[in-house]
Amino acid sequence: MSDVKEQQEEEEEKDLRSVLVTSVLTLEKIDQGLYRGSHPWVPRSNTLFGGQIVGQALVAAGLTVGKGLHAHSLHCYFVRPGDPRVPVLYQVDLVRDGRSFSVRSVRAVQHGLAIFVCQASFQLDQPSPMEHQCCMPEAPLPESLLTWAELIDKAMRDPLLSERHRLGLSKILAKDVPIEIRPVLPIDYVPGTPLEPRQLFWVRAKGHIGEGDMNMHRCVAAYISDYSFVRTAWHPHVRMPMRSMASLDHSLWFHAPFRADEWMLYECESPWAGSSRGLVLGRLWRRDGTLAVSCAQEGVFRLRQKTPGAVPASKL
Ligand SMILES: CCC(=O)SCCNC(=O)CCNC(=O)[C@H](O)C(C)(C)COP(=O)(O)OP(=O)(O)OC[C@H]1O[C@@H](n2cnc3c(N)ncnc32)[C@H](O)[C@@H]1OP(=O)(O)O
Repeated sequence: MSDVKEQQEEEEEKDLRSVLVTSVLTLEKIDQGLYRGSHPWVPRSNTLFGGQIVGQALVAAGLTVGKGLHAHSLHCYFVRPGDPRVPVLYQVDLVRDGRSFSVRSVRAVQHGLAIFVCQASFQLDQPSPMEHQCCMPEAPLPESLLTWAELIDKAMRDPLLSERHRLGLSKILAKDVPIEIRPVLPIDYVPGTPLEPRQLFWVRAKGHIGEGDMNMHRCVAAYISDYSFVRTAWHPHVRMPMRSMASLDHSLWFHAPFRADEWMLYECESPWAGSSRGLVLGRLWRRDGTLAVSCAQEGVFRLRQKTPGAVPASKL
């Protein structure tokens, strides 16, 4: 094969590779247990996306464990908003290496201050006949559903949509998020329409990740799992004037191998909100019905002004 053709093929392959792997979750090694991460995509809030910090922290922790160990859980706190103008440093503390488990503590730092702390645990593969799992909810196949972008495009063609909402939707469409979403339940594309505190959507990384490293699929899932997750708790309360919402913590448990570049069903439910906080629980399902990841997150929701007591979701 000619050099030009080989180079062309390499370039095409690079284009098809998920940007999550080629840039977002590629860290620069500064020193032993010290890594630097950059941010190719920044949300409209102009603070760093929580999922990116979780994913990068898990990459950093994973770079310090032995071969054959896979992340099985992590527990994180977001303690300061991330600054998109400077990179994030990840300092990994090798807490313990046992025969089966290795535990790491990661501190993400900007301007000399912690913006995020996390504990992650890794385990050697240890199959066991003690197995059970709950059932995947029924959902139409992703191929039969419209993408988030197509749904928004359809909503924008509604002549009754106000200009303000149309502008909001065009901003959502312009976001170049490195993940693909196909909602199963109705989405809140008309702002101000209260919904059940539930979301169900198919999700996968844009581009190819490949068989390769199982830990990388987990880091990508960590990134994906924070996308739109905390909003689930806000769904019934969208008529309240919100000043800010941010995720406070994030926990993940990895149960079974999966590919984050293949469709997974994300089931999100908020069982509770109160005291300016909302709890969201989630499950990422492989399309064959295997429970791949369990997720939990609490967010802080600050209202613009004092409002009468929250309306229970059941009354909306
Ligand atoms: C899609 C979801 C995501 O990915 S969100 C991204 C990931 N999460 C984050 O970036 C959150 C990072 N963490 C934080 O910012 C802090 O820990 C938060 C959650 C804000 C809690 O901080 P807190 O202890 O209140 O800190 P602080 O005193 O510095 O205040 C921060 C801003 O909140 C305000 N605040 C504080 N208390 C109240 C209150 N009782 N009522 C109303 N507002 C309050 C402060 O005034 C301050 O506001 P401002 O930033 O100055 O505008």
